[in-house]
Amino acid sequence: MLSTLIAPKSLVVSCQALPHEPLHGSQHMAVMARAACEGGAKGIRSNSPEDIRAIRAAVDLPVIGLWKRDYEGFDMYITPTVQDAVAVHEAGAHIVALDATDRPRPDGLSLKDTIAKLKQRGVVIMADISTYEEGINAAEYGADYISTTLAGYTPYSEGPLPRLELVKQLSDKLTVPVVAEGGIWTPEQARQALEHGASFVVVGSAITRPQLITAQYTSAMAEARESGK
Ligand SMILES: CC(=O)N[C@H](C=O)[C@@H](O)[C@H](O)[C@H](O)COP(=O)(O)O
Repeated sequence: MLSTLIAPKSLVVSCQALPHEPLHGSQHMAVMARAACEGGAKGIRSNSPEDIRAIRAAVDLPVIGLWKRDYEGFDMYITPTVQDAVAVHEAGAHIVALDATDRPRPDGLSLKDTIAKLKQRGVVIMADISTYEEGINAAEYGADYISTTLAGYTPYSEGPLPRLELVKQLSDKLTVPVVAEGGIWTPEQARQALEHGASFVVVGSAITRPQLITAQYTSAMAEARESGK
């Protein structure tokens, strides 16, 4: 039977491709999810109701769903409104990930009210945060998971990834599970994330964005060519 919870200390693979990316399309994402499952992933992170439905049909793994949407005049793009979160939930996501920064939300609700409204509907929430304070606040408002997804992606949190120290600070302080996500590129970093207290680890680009994986090789080789070796 499918457990809708993510196994402790496991790997979740994020299978996402936006319209401008070569692998865009639910069929491709469903195949990626099957490959991740074969490799031992214990959950999938997926963008958009359409991809979530395709992935639910393809694999028997818990799905963390989100919906990247641009609202004019607003910076946040990960499941910005309550309505977006409900659509993700109704598409079959077991956990709904949303922007849990303090920035203005397009539906005018506070983060606290957003979480409260979704909890009333029985939605399990992953709070995507960029700083320690945001993690503490989201946990206080009732988020079920705190993920470092947005660290490095807000103007006030810029810096190198992955943010394993942030994982450690939050997991030392909170009882709610803390998830290491964002910029994890090697198995060694994923292992270190667990040592820093991560409840589980989400890896995306390093597994499912071949154009970025290819670029890591081509840029390393260009460096060698330029240094003449
Ligand atoms: C910042 C943002 O929009 N992150 C998105 C969140 O869903 C995805 O594009 C990332 O792939 C995901 O967080 C996993 O991270 P990484 O691909 O670095 O392993």
